[in-house]
Amino acid sequence: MPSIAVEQPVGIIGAGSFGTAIANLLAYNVDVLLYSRQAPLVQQINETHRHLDVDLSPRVRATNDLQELAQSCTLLFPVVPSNSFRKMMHSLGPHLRPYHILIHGTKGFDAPEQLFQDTDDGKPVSRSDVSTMSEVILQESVVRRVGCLSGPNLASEIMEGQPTATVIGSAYDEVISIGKQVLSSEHFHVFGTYDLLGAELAGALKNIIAIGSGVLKGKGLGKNIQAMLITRGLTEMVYFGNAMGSQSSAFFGTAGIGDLVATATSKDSRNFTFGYRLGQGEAIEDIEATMPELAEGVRTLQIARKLARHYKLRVPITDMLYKIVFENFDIDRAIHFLITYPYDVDVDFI
Ligand SMILES: NC(=O)C1=CN([C@@H]2O[C@H](COP(=O)(O)OP(=O)(O)OC[C@H]3O[C@@H](n4cnc5c(N)ncnc54)[C@H](OP(=O)(O)O)[C@@H]3O)[C@@H](O)[C@H]2O)C=CC1
Ligand SMILES: O=C(CO)COP(=O)(O)O
Repeated sequence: MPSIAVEQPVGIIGAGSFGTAIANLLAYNVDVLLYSRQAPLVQQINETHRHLDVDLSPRVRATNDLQELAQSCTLLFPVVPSNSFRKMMHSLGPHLRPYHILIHGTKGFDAPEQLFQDTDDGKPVSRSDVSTMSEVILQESVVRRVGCLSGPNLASEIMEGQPTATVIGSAYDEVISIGKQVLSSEHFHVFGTYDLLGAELAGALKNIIAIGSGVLKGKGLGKNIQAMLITRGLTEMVYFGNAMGSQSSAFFGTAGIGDLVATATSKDSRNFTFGYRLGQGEAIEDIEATMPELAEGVRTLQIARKLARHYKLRVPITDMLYKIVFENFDIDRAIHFLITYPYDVDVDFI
């Protein structure tokens, strides 16, 4: 067992929906230090022990001081959106030492801003342009013991105290065991896997398919076609994973099919909701302007589309969703394209 004293608090960076849900889960076992960059929010949390309409455990204390966080905690859970992750690591990195352990909960990729401005025909992207969050941690700090948290973990359900499970991906036994030690409870089962990359890819890529599933629901379509989208979407996730170096098995576990089912069928998912509103005919600008929280899958879709070109992958669902979201492609034409797509092998991977 690694040497983390249970009397030491565990840190969380990002007091958003998921960071707050994780804070209450951790508080079953340990004291928690929750970092927010907003000083008034820190004060409010410490005074009221309420945030996002949820009662926080008395074991959760908030701080606005990254140095205090890094000095007080060996184990840290960064839970900020992927578009802020590298910036957050720039601020946190100088405070970190090799003894720190970071397990992130972010489901997305990091890529240079230029990639998001380029048109689809712009500069091609290669794997070295795209980083997972654990790769960002390794690039931006001296920390080596990294991991990720991935699974069907809709924050709203966790905050209601509903049970679920997650998987910690890491190359290090001690990261998996310490993560289990602090997170496991009668509400939360924690699996472990050495396939960190697979768990990260599954967590990010399922958001694309959740958008697609929402589109179908928004169009008023039923379970048959939703099931087929999830099935073929999972196949595309495996193609991406295999091309990028993870095993197929990652996509059939908690981080893969587990999270895919939750996110692609729940109105509590922001990605599903984004797709649902598209399917209902709303313009993307209107959806983005009125959705306070980010749908990670929109950004992941841009990156995945370029990676698919790089790896020459056959991923028609990803292609069609890209065209719907970024090129105003007609949804009915996209569905027709996919149903008549000339490829009939059911399962072509192992
Ligand atoms: N919500 C969910 O159900 C789940 C979410 N996730 C993943 O967790 C990640 C975060 O999602 P979620 O919590 O829902 O998002 P939210 O939008 O609810 O919250 C994001 C939080 O990150 C903070 N933040 C942003 N940039 C920085 C920074 N540079 N330094 C410190 N804090 C920062 C924001 O702070 P500020 O308020 O100051 O902007 C905000 O509190 C996403 O990748 C998501 O996919 C994973 C599983 C479940
Ligand atoms: O990843 C999630 C649940 O596991 C959360 O999904 P959304 O970001 O779509 O809300």
